[in-house]
Amino acid sequence: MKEHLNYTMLCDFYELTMGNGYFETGLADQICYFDVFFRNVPDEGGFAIAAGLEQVIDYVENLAFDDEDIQYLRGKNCFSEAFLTYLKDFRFTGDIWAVPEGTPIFPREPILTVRAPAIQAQFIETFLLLTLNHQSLIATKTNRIVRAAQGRPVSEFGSRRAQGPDAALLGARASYIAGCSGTACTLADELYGSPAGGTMAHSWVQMFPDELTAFRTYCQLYPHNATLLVDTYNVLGSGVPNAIKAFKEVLLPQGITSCGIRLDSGDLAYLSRKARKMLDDAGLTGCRIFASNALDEYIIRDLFLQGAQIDAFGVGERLITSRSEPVFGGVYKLAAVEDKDGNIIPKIKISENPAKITTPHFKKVYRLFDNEGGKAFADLVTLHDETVDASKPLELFDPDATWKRKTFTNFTAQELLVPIFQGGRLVYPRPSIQEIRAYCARQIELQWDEVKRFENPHNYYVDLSQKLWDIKQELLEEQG
Ligand SMILES: Nc1ncnc2c1ncn2[C@@H]1O[C@H](COP(=O)(O)OP(=O)(O)OP(=O)(O)O)[C@@H](O)[C@H]1O
Ligand SMILES: O=P(O)(O)OC[C@H]1O[C@H](OP(=O)(O)OP(=O)(O)O)[C@H](O)[C@@H]1O
Ligand SMILES: O=C(O)c1cccnc1
Repeated sequence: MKEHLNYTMLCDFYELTMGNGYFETGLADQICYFDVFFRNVPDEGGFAIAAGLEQVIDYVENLAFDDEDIQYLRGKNCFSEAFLTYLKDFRFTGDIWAVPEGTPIFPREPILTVRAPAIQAQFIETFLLLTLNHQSLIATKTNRIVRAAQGRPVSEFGSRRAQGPDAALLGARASYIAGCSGTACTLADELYGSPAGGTMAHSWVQMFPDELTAFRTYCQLYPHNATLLVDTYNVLGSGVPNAIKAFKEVLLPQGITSCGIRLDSGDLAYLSRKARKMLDDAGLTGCRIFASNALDEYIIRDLFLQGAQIDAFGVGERLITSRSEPVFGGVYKLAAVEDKDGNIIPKIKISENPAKITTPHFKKVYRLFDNEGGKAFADLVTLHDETVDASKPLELFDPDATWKRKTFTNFTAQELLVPIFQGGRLVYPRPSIQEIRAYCARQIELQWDEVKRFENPHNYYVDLSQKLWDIKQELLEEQG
């Protein structure tokens, strides 16, 4: 494995000052429950996609301070020697539950829960959030682009515009989970198995005395994988005619009919229609047309409305940076602590802004599917020891407008949070990236089209059980 896996020191400094404080005040071993959740779907979409758990697992498994780290921390002159000694043997010994990667997720429901001694549970905040936030952001954006492409392959082309190596590599990983067919990023394939591939740059065409020689040479070298970039000089005047010549001269005599051209500038709808006609007239019906150039879900959707004849897309900067909304606002909030006898004491965070009030306690999340048609219709957040009995009618209510109630029958309830670590031990059989990708596609199929539309999507219900709602109200009244 080439990756650098020990990110222990990639924490906000306050995790350490709080840790030292808990250590010095006897709170170190108090068991805490923290939830990761988010408040708004990027781009005002109907759902997000969870990604990044694999890197959370690697992080937790590799948590350890080395001598240099301890030496550095000593130099800050704010940590006790006893705490620094404690850090030498620091390991994660707690429990983690999380939704599997690729799961559609909704605001205000836990997507990961940590139960661990206070110092540990607090310490892992920064890395968990940065990882889940980044990959969920890119997965969510990618899936919009992939849906706009209506089944045509979308390749991730963004490494060169990514905000650093991790953004390129893990962005490529997240984009593959969310439906990209592959990536231009070679290391993302080597590390994570997102298939790498690509076409050619304008420089290849410029390097040769003329365009036809450049195309011919490429076809001779890669007869089974020749996608020629046709916009270096003049798409319809020279690019497409020269591509046709090269295909006919080099590929057809070998019986190869599958090939491609890439359009990377100009009016992609117009050019693709014209190019399609020229290719078909030349008998090259198996030649696919790729398009790239600052694409996103809106341009792709628009291209089809204009009758574009495009078979595949390369999408870079707007995907890898999630340009339209570059922040995924996942947060990490204390939901409960345990007393000496193991009783769970729920904790709430109050805010003037109702959206920022947390849901207390150790919780579970159930996704409810309609048995007729199989689509998901709501998520129900319950206390950790509640079970949803799908054989009985279930009354759901809007937690913000409790008079809005509806009773459901003939449904299936699926628990979303699955055990990842128990007592510090990994208990989750890590799925392969192909399994995660296939799971993601299946789960998105189970969402209603109304939740998936780009503009004004249906507001999917994330409800609280009556018991959980009551506890939240009690705490609100106590603290308010
Ligand atoms: N038919 C179309 N409808 C809507 N948007 C389009 C269409 N064709 C291309 N676009 C988009 O319009 C933008 C064009 O940008 P820009 O003007 O920089 O490109 P260009 O004209 O191809 O020039 P360059 O050669 O500098 O790339 C891109 O985002 C591209 O994806
Ligand atoms: O536009 P994106 O969605 O990021 O797709 C990737 C872009 O990267 C390459 O451009 P290059 O770096 O050669 O620069 P260019 O903008 O001049 O084409 C390629 O030709 C695409 O245009
Ligand atoms: O393979 C390609 O065509 C490619 C790769 C990265 C960026 N732009 C294009």
